[in-house]
Amino acid sequence: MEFINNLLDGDFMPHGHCLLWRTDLLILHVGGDTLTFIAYMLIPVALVRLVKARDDLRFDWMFLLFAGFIFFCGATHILGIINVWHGYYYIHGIIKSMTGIISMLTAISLWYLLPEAISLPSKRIMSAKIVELMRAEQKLADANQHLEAEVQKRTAQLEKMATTDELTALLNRRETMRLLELEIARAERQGSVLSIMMLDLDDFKAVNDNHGHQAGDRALISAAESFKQLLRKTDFIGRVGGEEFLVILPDTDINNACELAERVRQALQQHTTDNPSIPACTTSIGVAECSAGDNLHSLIQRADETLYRAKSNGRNCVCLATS
Ligand SMILES: Nc1nc2c(ncn2[C@@H]2O[C@H](COP(=O)(O)OP(=O)(O)OP(=O)(O)O)[C@@H](O)[C@H]2O)c(=O)[nH]1
Repeated sequence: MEFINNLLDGDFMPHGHCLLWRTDLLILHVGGDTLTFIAYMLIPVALVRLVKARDDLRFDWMFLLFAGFIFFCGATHILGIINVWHGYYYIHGIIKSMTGIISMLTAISLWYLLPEAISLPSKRIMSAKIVELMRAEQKLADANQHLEAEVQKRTAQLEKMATTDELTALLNRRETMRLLELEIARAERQGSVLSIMMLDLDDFKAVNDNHGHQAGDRALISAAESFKQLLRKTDFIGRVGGEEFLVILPDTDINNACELAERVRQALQQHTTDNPSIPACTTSIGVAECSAGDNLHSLIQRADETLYRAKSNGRNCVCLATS
């Protein structure tokens, strides 16, 4: 109780009482303290706002401690003004003591944090790191782009490999059959004509036996080129067996297909005669036209049977399938 009475007793001789005798001194002291007080109250508010706004701030507790320290400093200044007229020395003393404690805490904490704060990277180092990171990022993006282009190239290569015959670069068997199935469906849907030619090189075993397997390969490549030259862009040709080829002729009836087959047969014979580096080769051809109700299997079978007939007729000739 006595402590409370002492606390609220403002009747001590005010320490700045003498200032009341000199207005200029009073203005200087009270004015200076007032400005300091206002500034000391605004600084903690700014610091608290900063800590609240930036959750990534390092040592945020230090900012708050500093805000408390400034606040108490401000409080001692306002008591300094009051005590010019009154003498609240107990309150002033308590506030000064608290300011002292929080000042010591702040000073100790500051020294404690100093090595860590000094070791924080400077703005210059951070800028250099950012530039380094951006370069690394750019390199990564370039590498990624290169990789994507490589993957696309490889995918295209694989797609080609999956559909192409390695030796002759014609369509392979699977792709040829897939396309034939599509063309049969298209012809049926559109009511258009479609013919196929089944070609088989004659006595090819003898070609290999007499000239060697590599010469046989050259003959196959050369035959493929010779066939291709006579076809339209809309026709398809694939190697469907060792020395067997299938030509798909959309929008072509059996008579036109037969004429073409005859030209193909003669062209191959001529081609191998004109090129002594290639073993002489002839081909037998079976031609069949797709009719209503045909499917891949039935059409191929008819062309195969016709080819067999051409072989039986002495080879190097064209036979037409009867539907
Ligand atoms: N060089 C080479 N020969 C192949 C290839 N594929 C198949 N052959 C050969 O082609 C020959 C086919 O022989 P056969 O099936 O007896 O037919 P053929 O000798 O042509 O007789 P016919 O078809 O009755 O006229 C075999 O000797 C196979 O080794 C190839 O990719 N390269």
